[in-house]
Amino acid sequence: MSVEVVAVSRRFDGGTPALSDVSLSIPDGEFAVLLGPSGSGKTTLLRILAGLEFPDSGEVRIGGRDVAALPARSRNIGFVPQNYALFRHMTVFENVAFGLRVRPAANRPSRREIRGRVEQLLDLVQIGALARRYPDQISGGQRQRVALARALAIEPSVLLLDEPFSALDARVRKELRAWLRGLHVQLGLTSVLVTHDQDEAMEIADRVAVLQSGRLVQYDTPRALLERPAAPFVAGFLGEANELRCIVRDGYAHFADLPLPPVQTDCPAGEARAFLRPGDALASPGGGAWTVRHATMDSRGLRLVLGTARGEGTLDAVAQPAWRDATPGDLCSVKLLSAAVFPRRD
Ligand SMILES: Nc1ncnc2c1ncn2[C@@H]1O[C@H](COP(=O)(O)OP(=O)(O)OP(=O)(O)O)[C@@H](O)[C@H]1O
Repeated sequence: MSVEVVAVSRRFDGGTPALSDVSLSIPDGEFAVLLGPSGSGKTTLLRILAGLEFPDSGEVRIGGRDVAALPARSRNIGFVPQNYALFRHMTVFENVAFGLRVRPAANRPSRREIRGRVEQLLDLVQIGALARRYPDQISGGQRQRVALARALAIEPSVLLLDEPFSALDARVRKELRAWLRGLHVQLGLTSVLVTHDQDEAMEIADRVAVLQSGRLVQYDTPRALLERPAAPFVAGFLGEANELRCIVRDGYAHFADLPLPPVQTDCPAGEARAFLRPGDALASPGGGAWTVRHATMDSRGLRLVLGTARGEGTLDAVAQPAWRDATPGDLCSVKLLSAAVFPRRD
C-alpha cells in the first residue's frame, strides 16, 4: 500500500521541532529509507507512521486513506522496534504467535491455523529449527529474524523497521540486508527502514529520505543522491566526501590552494565549496604535487590519503586501477572526475 506524509510537523514539549513540515510519498511496493544523523527525526517519523506518535499538524495517508483517527493496531502495519523487544519468557514460536493470539476473538485464527501460520513464517525467515528455543538461546541475527517474523505474522501491507541491524556485526548486517530486500519483494510489501548507516541506506532503498534537524533535505534514489546532491549537507553526509574551498569562474571550480585541475560545475560564479568523493579523485604515479601519506586496500580498491609537499591540505582519493603498489612517500598527480559544488555562505 502507498504511504503519504503531507506537511507533518511535531515538536515535543516546546523544544526544538523534531519534525518540520515533512512531506514524502512512498508508492506501493517501494522500499524507502529514512537516513540522517542522531536526533534528525527519523524515529519520530517512523512512529508517526506506525500510529505510536501523533503529528501536531499534517497528514498521514496509507493506501490513500487518512489514518489520523486510526490507532496503531488498526493500521495493518508490521513494526520492528530498535531493540527487537522479544518476550524473554516465551519461546521463538510463542513470540511469533503472540500478535495472532491477542487478536479479538472475532478475527482470531484457530489454534491450528496459528500453528500453521507461525511454522510458515519461521521457515520464511529461515529459523524453523529454532522454534522451541528462548531469545537468550539464539544469536543476535536470529533474534532479528524472530522480530521480523513476529511483525509479519499479522500479514501487514506496510513494514516499518527502526535500525533493525544496529546490534549486529558488519558481516551479518550485510547478509540480512540483502535477505530483507528479497523478502520485501517476495511479499509485495511497502517498507520503511530507519538507519544512520549510509551504506545500508544505499544498498537497500529504492529511495532515501535524508533528514537534518527535523527537515527533509532530499528524497531521491541512492544514485541521484550521490550524483546530484541537492544541498551541502547531503553531499557532506554521503560518500565520505572531501570538502574543499574553491572559486567558480567561467563554469569551472578552481582550487587555488591545492594542486588540483579545475572541474566543471553549474554553480554560480564566486566563492564556493566543493564536495569530492574519494572515488572521483583518481591518483596516478610518476611525479606530481601530491605525496601518498597512507594507502589501504578495501573491497573497492586501493584508497589513498594524499598530502601536499608544503602541507596545505590532504585529500582522500583512490589509486587508478593499474597502480596497485602505491606506497607512502610516492609522488602522484590527481585527476578529478566530478564534484558537487555549492555557493559559499559563511
Ligand atoms: N518523547 C520525546 N520527548 C521529548 N523529545 C523527544 C522525544 N522523542 C524524540 N525527541 C526529540 O526529538 C528529536 C528527534 O528525535 P528522533 O528520535 O526522532 O531522532 P532520530 O533521528 O531517530 O535519532 P537516533 O538516530 O539517535 O535514534 C530529538 O531532538 C529528540 O531529543
